[in-house]
Amino acid sequence: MSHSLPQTAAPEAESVVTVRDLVRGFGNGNVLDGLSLDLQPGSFTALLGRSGCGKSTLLRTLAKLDPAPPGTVTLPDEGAVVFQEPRLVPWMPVLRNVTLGLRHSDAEARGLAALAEVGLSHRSRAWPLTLSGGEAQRAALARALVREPRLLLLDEPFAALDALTRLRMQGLVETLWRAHAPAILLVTHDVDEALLLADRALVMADGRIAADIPIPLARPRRHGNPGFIALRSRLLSELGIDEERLAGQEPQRTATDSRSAAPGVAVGGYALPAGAVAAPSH
Ligand SMILES: Nc1ncnc2c1ncn2[C@@H]1O[C@H](COP(=O)(O)OP(=O)(O)OP(=O)(O)O)[C@@H](O)[C@H]1O
Repeated sequence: MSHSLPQTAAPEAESVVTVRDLVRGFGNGNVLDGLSLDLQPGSFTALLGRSGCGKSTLLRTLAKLDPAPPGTVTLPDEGAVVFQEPRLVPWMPVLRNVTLGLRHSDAEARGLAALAEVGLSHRSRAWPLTLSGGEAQRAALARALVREPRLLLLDEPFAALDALTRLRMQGLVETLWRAHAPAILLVTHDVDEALLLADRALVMADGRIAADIPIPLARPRRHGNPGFIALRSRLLSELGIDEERLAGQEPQRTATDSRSAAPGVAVGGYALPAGAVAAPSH
């Protein structure tokens, strides 16, 4: 590839995840094309990029749901994933869903503790289909947490939630991250979500990490903070979004579907209006 943007470089010995020159394709060109990446223990990283650029493909590989060529990916044994939809087993009560596959003798106590952490103790015996969207995602988070993962992969976990629930869930994930310090990789279409939560933003393009942007903002973070605004401009520009055309336009969609109005990028839970996104240059 002619693209020679900096691939993330960090000392391998300290990394919880190491990816080197990963190539993945589906018969019609490569989706991942020599992608390299390091994630440090306890780090919080957001992964952004246009729709179809390969974010979920990368995540599935890191979740060991898709195979990787030998020697390209090093992962911890203890990993967990939360997807956009909660993927709970409908015929098992919530607690059973959370402890499913746990081999600890005190699995039930661990499951109850995880449910307490996500504020769902009172629903431990409920059937998944009786949960609200936010409750179901909290159960999915508890199921991930109970495994005490060193790596937590979040694939747009808030995308299907309403705006208020999304805000609460963002706060909950930040709290859980502080308490347990897993390395988190959060796939998101939402630039503001990345800036509110992560300490580093990776932008994918051409099958690689095209930009690696530190987010050194103090917490709790605020949208109006000058540092936030500057980083937002930088991220939008890396994503090929025309901020001036964006300014002053009304949001097109609610947070329940931030993907429909634009090719895969949103701000503050809203998809971008048509015309705000430059034509792809690659
Ligand atoms: N199992 C598969 N078989 C064939 N093509 C696939 C498969 N999985 C992914 N792709 C293709 O690979 C490309 C990248 O898909 P992927 O889901 O990783 O993108 P994404 O960046 O996560 O997209 P989005 O932001 O819309 O979720 C797409 O063109 C998709 O159609």
